[in-house]
Amino acid sequence: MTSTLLSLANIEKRFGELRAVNGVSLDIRENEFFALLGASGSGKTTLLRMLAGFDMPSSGHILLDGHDISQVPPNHRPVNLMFQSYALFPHMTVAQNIAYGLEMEKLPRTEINERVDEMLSTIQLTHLAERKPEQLSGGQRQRVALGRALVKRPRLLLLDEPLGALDKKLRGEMQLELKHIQNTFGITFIVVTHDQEEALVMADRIAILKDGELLQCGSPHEIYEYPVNRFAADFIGVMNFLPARVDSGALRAVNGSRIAAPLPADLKPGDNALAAVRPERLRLGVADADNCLNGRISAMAYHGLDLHLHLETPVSPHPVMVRLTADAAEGHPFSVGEEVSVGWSARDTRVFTA
Ligand SMILES: Nc1ncnc2c1ncn2[C@@H]1O[C@H](COP(=O)(O)OP(=O)(O)OP(=O)(O)O)[C@@H](O)[C@H]1O
Repeated sequence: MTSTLLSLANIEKRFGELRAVNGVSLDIRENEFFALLGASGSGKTTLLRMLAGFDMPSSGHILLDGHDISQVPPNHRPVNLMFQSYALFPHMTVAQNIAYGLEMEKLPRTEINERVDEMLSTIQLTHLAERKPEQLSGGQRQRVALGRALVKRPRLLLLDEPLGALDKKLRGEMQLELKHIQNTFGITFIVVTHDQEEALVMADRIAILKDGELLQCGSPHEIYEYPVNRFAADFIGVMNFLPARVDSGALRAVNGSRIAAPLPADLKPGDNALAAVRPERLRLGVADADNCLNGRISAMAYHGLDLHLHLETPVSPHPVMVRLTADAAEGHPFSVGEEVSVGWSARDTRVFTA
């Protein structure tokens, strides 16, 4: 069991009337890759700035190894912040950029050289050590910024949208690389991102922020499989929502068909609800009476080998998304306009208040 490195206890940050961060409590573990995820304005950067020490909380406490660091200035925290813009020194080489922080600490030259060489090798830039930042690609610059932050061996590295400046393909590669580097160094990473896919790929745990409040915190699997409410379900991945009404022990869709699902205790017969099912949980041609819908294909597209179908159905005002693997779609020559039946299990159904 890994121990807690950082505890946020009821952190609040007010800017005048606005509560940019509102009563956030979180424990972040040693060696964890932690993502703060939320839409623009949800308070992610404000929270990160307080962890770095650039802003002080209006109330609440930040504990590192059990010691309150809420009022400790940035340069006295064992914490490093990597900005989205990287802010590399343009007149310095890659090696000089990486060495800079160690020189500020006035470490012996031999130790600086050793640590810089080791870092260049880890970030695979040894061959470009004498280049200037302007002679590097976006991905290489990003690695220099990471090397410069890691070479100081902080307990905690904070990264603000670290892959924000990269194109989609490079982002995908760098997500895995960042995770690999974090693993190699065993340093706790806290990454701010508004990209849910990125958070799901990289993080050990994710905290979803909404309007300054912590909505849910959990592993990517927990967050994807058991979203706490409709907002979280909609924010992460794609979710089909079917309007329904609570009947004794089950739900009825708007056309009267039965939806079997584990019901939250606070829903009573007669209440309006939403049944939610992920597109990859829908299966073709299930003729069970419960958890079944018929629809007309309004659009279809291949994503790699997966086939995505949009179905117009009587049970939802929005198209129902179905994601079929190549195996599941094999032998079905689908076409737009065709009628299909899909079903799903009660176990894969989440129910939220409407
Ligand atoms: N210095 C400030 N003064 C006043 N309001 C601020 C200040 N900094 C942030 N805010 C406000 O606090 C809220 C949260 O901002 P924050 O930058 O933390 O959001 P974010 O989730 O990081 O968004 P983004 O993804 O767009 O960077 C926003 O409404 C923002 O306008």
